Amino acid sequence: MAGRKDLDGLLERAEGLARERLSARRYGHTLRVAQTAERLARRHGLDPQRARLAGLLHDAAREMPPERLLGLAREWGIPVGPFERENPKLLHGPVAAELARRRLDLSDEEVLRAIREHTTGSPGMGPLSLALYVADKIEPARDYPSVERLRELARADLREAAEEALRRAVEHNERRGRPTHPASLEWLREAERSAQRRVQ
Ligand SMILES: Nc1ncnc2c1ncn2[C@@H]1O[C@H](COP(=O)(O)OP(=O)(O)O)[C@@H](O)[C@H]1O
Repeated sequence: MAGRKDLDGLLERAEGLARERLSARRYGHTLRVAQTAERLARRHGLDPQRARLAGLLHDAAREMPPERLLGLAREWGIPVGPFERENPKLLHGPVAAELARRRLDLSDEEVLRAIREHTTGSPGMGPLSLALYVADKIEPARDYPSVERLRELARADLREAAEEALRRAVEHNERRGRPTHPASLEWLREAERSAQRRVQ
């Protein structure tokens, strides 16, 4: 893992990478997610700087056109399933992680994993991944009916907040007749199984 001094340098370079690749609007979102992830990390005993780093990088590939995402995924050996072929936008997390590994020499696997899985989530997510997933849903400019409830949950329990956000995302897709990524559905089943074990 990077030392503290390396981490300061990485944070600066990560911010630069996001700034050069994103519109002002999405760069603003990126800074708010980074700050929210940092705050959640502090609250829940995680490393705030690594959470900030994941936040700064999570959307670095969000404005690449679909063909570019597919092309880079192929070139970099990122798995592309039928769902990603149909919805290349969902590759922006995995491509951003690989971009950070290659352009910034980032080798912190937990940070890379958080970036990779921030859009769909995934079963077996660790605390840093949960913090980024939640931060992306509750950053201060997010405004939808259940966001206050998620903010409250996030203060108490990151996993609960992430699972609630996941249920909301799945319902949202269902209402619009859109399919949900298989990784999200697998995570939902995992969450339901552990909730059942808790009541038994
Ligand atoms: N779990 C999921 N399954 C299927 N599609 C999803 C999922 N999560 C997000 N999407 C879709 O992927 C696109 C990118 O999502 P995201 O990066 O979270 O949104 P934003 O545009 O706010 O940055 C959106 O069009 C969204 O509807």
